[in-house]
Amino acid sequence: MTTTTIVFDLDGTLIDTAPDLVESLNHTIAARDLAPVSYEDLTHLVGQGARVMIQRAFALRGAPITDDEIPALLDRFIAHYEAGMPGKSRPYPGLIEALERLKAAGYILAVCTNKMERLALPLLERLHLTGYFTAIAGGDTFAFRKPDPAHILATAERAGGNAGKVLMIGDSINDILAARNGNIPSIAVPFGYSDVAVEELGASHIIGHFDELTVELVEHLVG
Ligand SMILES: O=C(O)COP(=O)(O)O
Ligand SMILES: [Mg+2]
Repeated sequence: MTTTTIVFDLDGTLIDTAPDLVESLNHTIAARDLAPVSYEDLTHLVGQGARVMIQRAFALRGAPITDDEIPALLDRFIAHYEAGMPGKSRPYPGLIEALERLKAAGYILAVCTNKMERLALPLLERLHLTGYFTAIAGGDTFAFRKPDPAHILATAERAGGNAGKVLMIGDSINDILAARNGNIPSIAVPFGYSDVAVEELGASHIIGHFDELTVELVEHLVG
């Protein structure tokens, strides 16, 4: 029997990173005297990596920004975010127990995030999560990223898994749309940073807590 690969999104799914993202983003846009954004705003800004998050924050404030101004702001964000890591970011309740349970059951575990690889890797490392995952792919690891299903499938392949037996778990439209576009079963979590109600994402299943992520559920969804 082929081993199932369970692919997790990072921000808002594995780890509650919002407080640090908001802080580093506000540090970044303060360089241009933009008013700070709130946690509520973040759900509309996050999802496509730091570069897009900065661009969206400028758009939110109605402030113009040209492409050649972005690298310096991105560097400012990265430096601040990296220096503070892991900051206030913590795994969601029940995550470690769920990862232990799924690993013990023999599943391959992987991370597919639109966060830059150079930020995703040390964050997982500093929270002692790296060892659970056979592959960790960022938004800049391949030439494509979520909602392109190729991002999920290439991550599963890199983990040694079979593209035909994958389960995606995420918090936002990028994750669930990527799964749907690739005919991949998915689980949505409501505790992350979706700008629409989690019921509207069209996931195969919704869990409210990682305690619900059981071997039985995985088998039921992937078969
Ligand atoms: O950092 C982002 O913009 C998105 O990250 P995620 O794909 O792990 O949710
Ligand atoms: Mg997410």
